[in-house]
Amino acid sequence: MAAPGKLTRFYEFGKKIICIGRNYREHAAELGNPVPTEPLLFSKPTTAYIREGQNIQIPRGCSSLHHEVELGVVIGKTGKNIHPGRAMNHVGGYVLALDMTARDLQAKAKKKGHPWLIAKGFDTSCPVSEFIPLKMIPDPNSVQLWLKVNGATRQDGTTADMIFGIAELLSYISTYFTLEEGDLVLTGTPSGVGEVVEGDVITCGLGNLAEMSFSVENPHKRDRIQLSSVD
Ligand SMILES: CC(=O)CC(=O)C(=O)O
Ligand SMILES: [Mg+2]
Repeated sequence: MAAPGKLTRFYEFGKKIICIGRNYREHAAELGNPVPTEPLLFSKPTTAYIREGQNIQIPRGCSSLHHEVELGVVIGKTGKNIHPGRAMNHVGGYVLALDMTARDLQAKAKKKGHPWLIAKGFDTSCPVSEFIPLKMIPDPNSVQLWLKVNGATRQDGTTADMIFGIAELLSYISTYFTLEEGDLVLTGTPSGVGEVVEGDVITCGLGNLAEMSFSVENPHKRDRIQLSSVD
């Protein structure tokens, strides 16, 4: 059990981002992917972070940008080879996060057996909320995740449906990567992922504990206009 002081401590985050894929059965099924037998890991560069007030930018060459709402776990204590029974002691708090995904670029990469780095890690691909202290989420394995696009509900799930729980995930990750204070672990998305286009507004939340909104913009529209005027 964490010391009372620690429950209210605010952690700086903004270091490496480790993400979990296909951690919800219904989401794996909706994209026709197999259910993993061990956690599927990928990563985003720190340049992927944005906060409210900044826009999500559709990356160059992407014509199918998807939203994925996720619970983010902020690491509060550095650890390597963390035992699952002690893993929750390494949690400093939480954030609400979006794992924005260039789905068409991801599909192309998967077909070629290439990494997902561009599809998952482009600039602005990791919008995050303010830090949420531990005491606000006493049971992170049972919290509602919801997402609306222009006011219409797209995702409505619960972390209770995660295949691998938080302790198991942190333990698994830390056998390969030292988890450092300030790192962020995105724990996967429930079903209902879908496309957004320029001008859309994504609003998402963790029950009624946290809420955030981001607009989608296309910084490459000008490129397309210039290219077509050359044709
Ligand atoms: C298929 C995916 O893009 C995996 C992923 O990010 C997830 O949350 O699941
Ligand atoms: Mg995801």
